[in-house]
Amino acid sequence: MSLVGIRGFLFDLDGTLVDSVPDLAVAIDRMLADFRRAPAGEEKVRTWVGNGSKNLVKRALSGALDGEVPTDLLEDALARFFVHYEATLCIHSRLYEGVAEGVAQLQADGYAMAVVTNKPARFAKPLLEALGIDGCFSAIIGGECLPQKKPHPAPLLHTAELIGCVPAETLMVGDSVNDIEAARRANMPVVCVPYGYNHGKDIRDFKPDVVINGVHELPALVNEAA
Ligand SMILES: O=C(O)COP(=O)(O)O
Ligand SMILES: [Mg+2]
Repeated sequence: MSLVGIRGFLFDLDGTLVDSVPDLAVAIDRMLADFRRAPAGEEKVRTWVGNGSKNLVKRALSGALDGEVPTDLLEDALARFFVHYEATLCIHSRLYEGVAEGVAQLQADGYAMAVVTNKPARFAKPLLEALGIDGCFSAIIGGECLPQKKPHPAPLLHTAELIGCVPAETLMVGDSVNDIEAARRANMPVVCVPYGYNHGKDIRDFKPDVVINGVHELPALVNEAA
């Protein structure tokens, strides 16, 4: 899809703006310890992030990307994960290189910007605040804010409307196949970073419109296209 006429940006959070896995992995391992399970470790957690907290906890308990877990256990474990993640939220988490400059430049250039993440908003907002970039976004929409999560297009369509843009002038910026699928279904162009969390797979294989090295490349990308 075309990058001509872009007026607004929707950013994914985990794996695109913030390397949050080190803190997520500590919280997951503490939750597993509560249930006398062996720790999962950062490497596995990195391949499980992306479809919201409930799926992350389900994957950690089952040890598999598509594993199933009894509902009662899942609900108890999710509650424990939330307690632990609140405590570890921003100890090791960092903005990726180029994010601070990139979003500041886009803001200075007058673009509308919002975050659309599958992470619960109660974690997304304080995390972006702690990392000093929350003020760049006029909305931060979390995984529980709408009945559907990415890869469903609804959160993208809802958020684009919030920032006053129609789909064709809204650019989704993400790191995973969920972001690409959601953008395609919403009729939005999509740009991906290659360094994030895509369940261990190369994002180039999922054919986003463009792959950039970092968020700092976005201002030139859209200004050249305009
Ligand atoms: O919490 C998650 O599942 C990851 O969220 P994301 O949509 O920001 O990658
Ligand atoms: Mg992501």
